[in-house]
Amino acid sequence: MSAPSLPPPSPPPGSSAAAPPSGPLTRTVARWVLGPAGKQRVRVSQTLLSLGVFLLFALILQAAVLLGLADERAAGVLTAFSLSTAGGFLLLIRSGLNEALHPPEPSLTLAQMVCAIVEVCGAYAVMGAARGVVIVMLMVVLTFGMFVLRPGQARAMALLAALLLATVMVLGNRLDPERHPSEVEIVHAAIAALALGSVSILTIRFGRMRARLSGQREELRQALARIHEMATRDELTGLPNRRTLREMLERRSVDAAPLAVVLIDLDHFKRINDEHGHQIGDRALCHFARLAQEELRGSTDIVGRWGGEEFLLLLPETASMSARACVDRLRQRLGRHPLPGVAPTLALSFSAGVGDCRGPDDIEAVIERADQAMYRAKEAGRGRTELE
Ligand SMILES: Nc1nc2c(ncn2[C@@H]2O[C@H](COP(=O)(O)OP(=O)(O)OP(=O)(O)O)[C@@H](O)[C@H]2O)c(=O)[nH]1
Repeated sequence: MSAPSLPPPSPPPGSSAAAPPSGPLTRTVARWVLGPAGKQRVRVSQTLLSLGVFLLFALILQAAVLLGLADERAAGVLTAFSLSTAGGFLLLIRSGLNEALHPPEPSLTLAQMVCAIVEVCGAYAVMGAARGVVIVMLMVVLTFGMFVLRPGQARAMALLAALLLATVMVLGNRLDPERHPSEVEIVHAAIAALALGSVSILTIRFGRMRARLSGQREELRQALARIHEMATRDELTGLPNRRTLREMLERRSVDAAPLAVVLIDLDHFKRINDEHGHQIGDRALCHFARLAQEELRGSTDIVGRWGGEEFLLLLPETASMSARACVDRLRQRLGRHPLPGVAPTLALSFSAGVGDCRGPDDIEAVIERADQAMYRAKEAGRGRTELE
């Protein structure tokens, strides 16, 4: 039998991916629009936000057309590309295809940013005299990456934006120098370099901070798991400790009737310690713990260390007589497997008392009855099992 699994520690505070929205109606709407709570919901809401931004950007582009600043056809093509890519990403993520296709980055942030950078640089080409303000949009796009990108990826996105914008500026200047005079492009390039540089430095710093925080969260998770292990298991044998056994007994006493509670005490253990030393005594305890785990039914039965050289067995749906048969099988197994590596061979034996738990109100009493039965087994010569 393997050691029973203990309840896992709760996650550290603030580790949930997204806080649930308050109010039943808000929760229903959020579930319908954003999907079930978790990482995927955060991705959907981010993509929805970016769709909203590009929808407004499309409106501004159309306003520029109406004001005679932008070419109608080019602005139309750009708007169609911008909204179809943003909508496409939203569909991909909301439908869960982003996870089903197992891409290296399920939030698809890099892909979304590349599309957005292409769109914004395209807008710079078509926005005529108002194109300078488009540089602000590039900063918005890079800001989206703050929450997800690693420093190297943030650097790459800033570089891509700078190169693409520079290409559009040079091409505009070469192909249409009247609308794209060199002086204006140089000023725009300087402002773009300043803006993109500052945002990318902030994004990189933010990325490092996120990496540090996630490292600390992992350390905290591991520390909590260690604390949980120390609080619930016996350090020497790895079995559930007395506190955990009591909790398990309380839980199982509700619906596992008949529930047998067996108290086991290794015989003459002081003599083992005195004759062979404490180290061998410790090994004997671990040896017994392993044999007991192997003997019992893995899915339901529980063995734990009650303290010192005492062990407690919880045998759900087991009447006293069957419990005695189970304990006798364990005794035979112990007889067949003396503690190895000790000369002369060290044979272990134990005395056991079986109690029959009659429900949640009987917990203290059944332990007491099993204890008394175990003492009767000691008095009757040890190496035997007594029923309550
Ligand atoms: N090595 C080791 N010894 C332990 C541990 N816990 C308790 N003991 C020893 O177990 C011995 C129990 O001795 P007693 O209570 O006198 O009982 P006993 O010698 O087993 O005799 P009976 O129970 O009457 O058969 C003591 O010497 C304890 O020091 C432990 O974790 N490791």
